[in-house]
Parts: sequence; structure tokens; C-alpha cells
Amino acid sequence: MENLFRLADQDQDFFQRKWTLVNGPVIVGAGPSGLATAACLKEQGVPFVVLERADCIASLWQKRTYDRLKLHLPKQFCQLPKLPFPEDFPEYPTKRQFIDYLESYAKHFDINPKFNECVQSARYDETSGFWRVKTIVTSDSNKTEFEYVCRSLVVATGENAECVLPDIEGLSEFGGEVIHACDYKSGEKFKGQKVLVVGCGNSGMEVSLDLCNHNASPSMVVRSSVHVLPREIFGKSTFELAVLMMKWLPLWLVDKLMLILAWLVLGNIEKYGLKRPSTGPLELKNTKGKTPVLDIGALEKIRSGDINVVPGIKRFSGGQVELVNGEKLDIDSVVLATGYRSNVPSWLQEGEFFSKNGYPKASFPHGWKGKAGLYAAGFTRRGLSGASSDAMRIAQDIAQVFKDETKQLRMRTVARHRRCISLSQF
Ligand SMILES: Cc1cc2nc3c(=O)[nH]c(=O)nc-3n(C[C@H](O)[C@H](O)[C@H](O)COP(=O)(O)OP(=O)(O)OC[C@H]3O[C@@H](n4cnc5c(N)ncnc54)[C@H](O)[C@@H]3O)c2cc1C
Ligand SMILES: NC(=O)C1=CN([C@@H]2O[C@H](COP(=O)(O)OP(=O)(O)OC[C@H]3O[C@@H](n4cnc5c(N)ncnc54)[C@H](OP(=O)(O)O)[C@@H]3O)[C@@H](O)[C@H]2O)C=CC1
Ligand SMILES: O=C(O)C(=O)Cc1c[nH]c2ccccc12
Repeated sequence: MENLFRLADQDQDFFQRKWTLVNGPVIVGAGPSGLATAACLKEQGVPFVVLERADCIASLWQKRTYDRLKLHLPKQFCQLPKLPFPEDFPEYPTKRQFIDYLESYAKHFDINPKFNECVQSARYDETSGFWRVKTIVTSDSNKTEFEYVCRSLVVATGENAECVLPDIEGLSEFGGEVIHACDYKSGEKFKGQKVLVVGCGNSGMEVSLDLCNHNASPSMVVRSSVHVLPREIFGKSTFELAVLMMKWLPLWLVDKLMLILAWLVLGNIEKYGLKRPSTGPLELKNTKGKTPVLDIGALEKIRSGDINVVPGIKRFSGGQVELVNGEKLDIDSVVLATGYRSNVPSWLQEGEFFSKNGYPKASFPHGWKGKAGLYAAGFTRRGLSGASSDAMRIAQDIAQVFKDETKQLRMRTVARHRRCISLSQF
């Protein structure tokens, strides 16, 4: 073991080796969850390696979100452990402020991820008791394969790792521009266009609102149902109210109260084609991961008719979409606000802790720790506050194991040293 560590510390180029033994965990993903875990490990004095497929930290926020995005939960629910947001941050920080905070967070804790390094596979080797993590490193001119060997593995690739692209008849031959919401930056280039926005989650609603603000005409597809809640109720954050109520009341009752309050503030929204699901908003978030829409202005545009709510899609055909009610609309472009999925099943060779949908089988607060040094950060369906809580638990646990192992190693080394000294006396 000591020899292996000594080997791993030697100069890579000298040995032309394609693998590294990592002292401490490998963290996959340098988003908020990976960074928070790394920061908590730093505080505990545990070394680690962070692998990130993109060329920057928080790539979801830097590369796959639109310009006018703001956090939609109040700031106290979105800051990461050990370093609060700057005091002058507004209640709902902008995307730029959040990215700046994450950059300074990484700098503060001296977290230096290995960028452009995409994890292709990870498996636990029972015989050696090590995880083997294979990556492909992409540089300007070539691709190189690497392998990391480690005792523990933190999966922090996120709930939004890949875009969901629906397979709808005729879409590939539609003719106009078709993008996923993750590539939508601003409504600027859609000015004057008729745009079909597929999906009515927070992305669909906010893209539709942004399109209106840029003088485009969005039609938003609502194929099933959606919970729309006001972002604030009588000046107080709806999310904060729900969290407060959850301290005293059961979930079902909080859900009922939220719906009564939403009705008082928003009125009946079903008449605009926004049917509510039969399950309450918090229960739906917990069980299915479906986030309620926190309205920041789209509803007003729906009421005024600037956003046209339409039912599900039957098929696309040259410049047109046919809806399930038989109606046909002329459209210029399509924005697929159809959501995201985890990519864990595509690279983690393990079937006990993670389920086929790429989330841990155990639900919050039990889904952070698997067997044989496997951990998951950021799969709680509780946004950034869930990520923070995972990170703290994981770092605590890894630090405990790491310190015990290091102590044993030190004791063995001292014992060996003593044996050498006593032998040398003969
Ligand atoms: C538009 C949008 C707005 C949101 N707003 C909020 C909000 O206001 N409040 C809130 O609490 N939550 C919000 N969320 C939820 C969001 O999940 C969290 O904000 C947060 O980004 C989760 O962090 P994460 O690190 O778990 O995942 P991510 O931020 O997705 O980071 C995961 C990282 O892993 C990397 N990665 C993935 N696969 C691999 C691989 N195979 N190898 C190497 N690296 C890999 C990715 O490139 C990425 O950088 C929002 C989500 C979206 C999409
Ligand atoms: N300001 C903020 O903080 C923002 C936060 N977010 C967060 O990002 C995460 C992802 O949100 P979002 O991108 O909206 O994804 P969601 O998964 O929340 O919503 C996807 C939407 O697409 C619909 N859909 C999927 N496939 C089809 C199809 N074939 N035809 C018609 N409709 C379809 C779904 O309908 P159905 O329900 O019927 O399946 C649903 O309405 C959420 O957690 C959200 O809160 C997003 C934007 C802004
Ligand atoms: O914005 C998101 O994607 C989140 O996951 C934040 C969030 C966590 N729990 C919620 C409950 C209601 C609304 C938003 C969230």
C-alpha cells in the first residue's frame, strides 16, 4: 500500500503512465454538489481529485442556462456550506452572481478540478477493494484515456446531466430552428417569430416569458398538468413558508395549505389550460422530482393572451404543428423545454445503490451513502440545499474512514520502522 502511494506521487511524464492512485476520494462533477463536497473535505484535511467533463466549474450554470436566469429560491436556501453569499447579494441572486460566488468558492477552498475529463466508466474491484474510474481527456488535438484508482467515489454529476429530447413525429423534418432550453440564451434572435415552447415546467414558463419580453409570440405546450405557485405569498417567499410549515405540519396538510394560498393569490388557473396534478406540489416534488413552477411573471402573460397555452402535440409537418385537439399552428421555431435526466447509468457499473433512472434508490435523507465507499451528492430532488446537506454528510463520513485508515497506516509504518531498528542492532 505505501509503495503504491509512493509510486503515485512520482512524476507522471517520467513513467508515461495512464493511471493514478488517488489518496482520498474521486469526485465526479464540478457543479455545486461536487464543489461543496470538495470544500467540506478540504476542511477535514482529506485530499481528493475532482473530475469535470466541461472546461469550467458549474457548467450547467455557465453554459446551459439562459441569460436572464435568477435563482428562484431565496438566497439562504442556495448558498453552499462553509462560505455564505456576500451580504450585498439580493434575495434572488442572478445567474452571474451565483457563478461568481461559485468561482470564489472554488478559489477560497483551493479546489482545482481536472477539466475536460469525462468519466466513461467506474466499477468497484472486489479483489483489491478499489474503485477504478476510467476517463477520456479531451484536448485541442487529441483524446487520451486515463484511469483513477481510489478507495471512495463521490457521484456529483447532477439531476440535470443530459437534456431530454422527445421523439415526436415529424420533428426532425420540421424545417425551422429546434433547440433544447439548455441552448436558449435570450429571446433576442426570435424577435417577431412564432415559437412553440414544448413543456411547462420552470424552463418552459420562463422561456415563454422571455420570448414575450423580446416581442416574439410563444405558444406553450401543456400536455398534462402543472402546479403553479406564486414565488411570494403576501410578501413572503412561498418556499420559505412551506419550509416553516413543514416543521410543524405533515406534508399533505402543507400541500393543502399551499394550494389554498395559491388559489387566493392566483385565482383559478385551470381556465387558462393549466390543470393542476391530483398530487400536491411538495409531494409531487418528493416522489416524482417534478418541481412546481414558481411564477415570476409568465402567468400574467398567459392571462393577457401573450403566451398561448396549447394542449399536447400530435405531429410536426413543414412549418406547422398539429395538436392533439386537431388544431394546426404555423410556427417558425421550437424550444424543447422538456427537462433533464441523470447520466449515472451510462457510466457507473453498479446496480445496488443507484436505480435505473440514475437516482439513488433510497430517498432523502438516506440516498447519500452506498456500499464500498460509494457516495451520491445532489440527487435529493431538493435543489441546492439538498446538495449542501449531502456534501456535509459525505465529507464527515469519508473523513472518519480516511483518518482511521491513515492512523492504522502510520501505526504499521512505525512498527515496521521499530522492527528495522531492532534488527539492525544484531
Ligand atoms: C435552469 C435551472 C435553474 C435551477 N435553479 C435552481 C435554483 O434556483 N435553486 C436550486 O436550489 N436549484 C436550482 N436548480 C437545480 C440544479 O440542479 C442545482 O442548482 C445545481 O446545479 C445542482 O448541482 P449539481 O452539482 O448536483 O449538478 P450540476 O450543476 O449539473 O453539476 C454536475 C457537473 O457534473 C459534470 N458531469 C456530468 N457528467 C459527467 C461525467 N461523466 N464526467 C465528468 N463530469 C460530469 C457536469 O458537466 C456538471 O458540471 C436549477 C436547475 C436548472 C436546470
Ligand atoms: N429560475 C429557476 O431557478 C429555474 C429552475 N429550473 C429548474 O430546472 C429543473 C428542470 O426544469 P425544466 O427544464 O422545466 O424541466 P421539468 O422536468 O420540470 O419540465 C419538463 C416539462 O416538459 C414536458 N414534456 C416532456 N416531454 C414532453 C413532450 N413530449 N411533449 C410535451 N411536453 C413534454 C413535461 O410535461 P409532463 O409533466 O407532462 O411530463 C414538463 O412540463 C427543475 O428543477 C426546475 O425547477 C428551471 C428553470 C428556471
Ligand atoms: O429549482 C429547482 O430545481 C429546485 O429543485 C429547487 C427546489 C427544491 N425544492 C423545491 C420545491 C419547490 C420549488 C422548488 C424547489
